[in-house]
Amino acid sequence: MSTPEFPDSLADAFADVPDDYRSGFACFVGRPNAGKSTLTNALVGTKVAITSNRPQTTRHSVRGIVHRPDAQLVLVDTPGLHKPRTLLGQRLNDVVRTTWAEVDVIGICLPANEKIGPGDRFIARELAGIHRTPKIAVVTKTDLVTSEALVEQLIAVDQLGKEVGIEWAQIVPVSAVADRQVSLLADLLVPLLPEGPPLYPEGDLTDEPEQVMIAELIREAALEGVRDELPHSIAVVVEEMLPREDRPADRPLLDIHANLFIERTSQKGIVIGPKGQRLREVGTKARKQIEALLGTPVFLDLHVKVAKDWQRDPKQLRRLGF
Ligand SMILES: Nc1nc2c(ncn2[C@@H]2O[C@H](COP(=O)(O)OP(=O)(O)OP(=O)(O)O)[C@@H](O)[C@H]2O)c(=O)[nH]1
Repeated sequence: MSTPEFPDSLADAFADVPDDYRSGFACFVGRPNAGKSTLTNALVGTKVAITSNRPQTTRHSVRGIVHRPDAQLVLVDTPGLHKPRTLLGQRLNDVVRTTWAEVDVIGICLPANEKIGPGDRFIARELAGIHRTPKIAVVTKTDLVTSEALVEQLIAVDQLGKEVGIEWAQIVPVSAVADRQVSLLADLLVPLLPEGPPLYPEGDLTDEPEQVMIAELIREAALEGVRDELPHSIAVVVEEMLPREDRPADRPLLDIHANLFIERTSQKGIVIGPKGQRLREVGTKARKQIEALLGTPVFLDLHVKVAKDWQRDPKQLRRLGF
């Protein structure tokens, strides 16, 4: 019988940890499109959260893990908090609040290129109610504004804190896209974490189950083709992942069967495209990303199904993993 490997490798991984090592959880909040996912990716250095220029594309609490010699920072990427109009909207908001109560530090993302608005105030007020957790204001997308405009925004952020009763632990301007001050942000987050050993083995970038990440990659690719027609009507479920039988050991192939759900039959044509061309492109794009994620060749079998009005139906939501 073989002994389990996990405890050994874990002990190895933790052997060199200094006494003042810190570890803990941080999450970024902010209105849809504020740049939370992009920032998470930039900090972790690998694509784990899903970004798109449509609001509300982050459904799952994807964690990215930043490994440093002095600390381990686990990032929880939450969906945007917004006015719930559907059952899905309500569940998303619940996920956000639960996350806030559990983390060691919260970063509120405020885009440099947009005036602070009612959406930001709403989130800041909600945040002010979470007393014990330190809060950092992150001014995102600084590459899009002049330095004068940035200074004005920093002042506005300071005032926002005073207005809602939050004392910002820091106000940090960053650009995830231009890689400006991203590592400084990590440097400022780390001292706010409690002292303690690493929470995850070195090398782990996320503990999100593979199937969920794969489903998100497919959904992202699918959204890209049909951005304006179907912003929020797509859900993806990976039904099965199996290594193809009868393959030589040096040429493995992983079969992935996934269903792409839409809300109405009329949306089918949009997703599939003329002669199935769009769906093929979605499949190719998603397959490449999945192969990069898993490091193995993949055969992606993608089917489009109608789950009528899934956003409003509790049973369907459960089936689709919400
Ligand atoms: N120029 C520039 N664009 C950025 C930056 N960060 C994010 N963006 C863009 O802003 C858009 C939204 O970014 P996301 O990271 O998906 O935003 P989010 O806050 O996670 O959005 P939701 O998932 O909707 O809550 C995308 O088109 C990004 O490419 C940045 O530093 N500079």
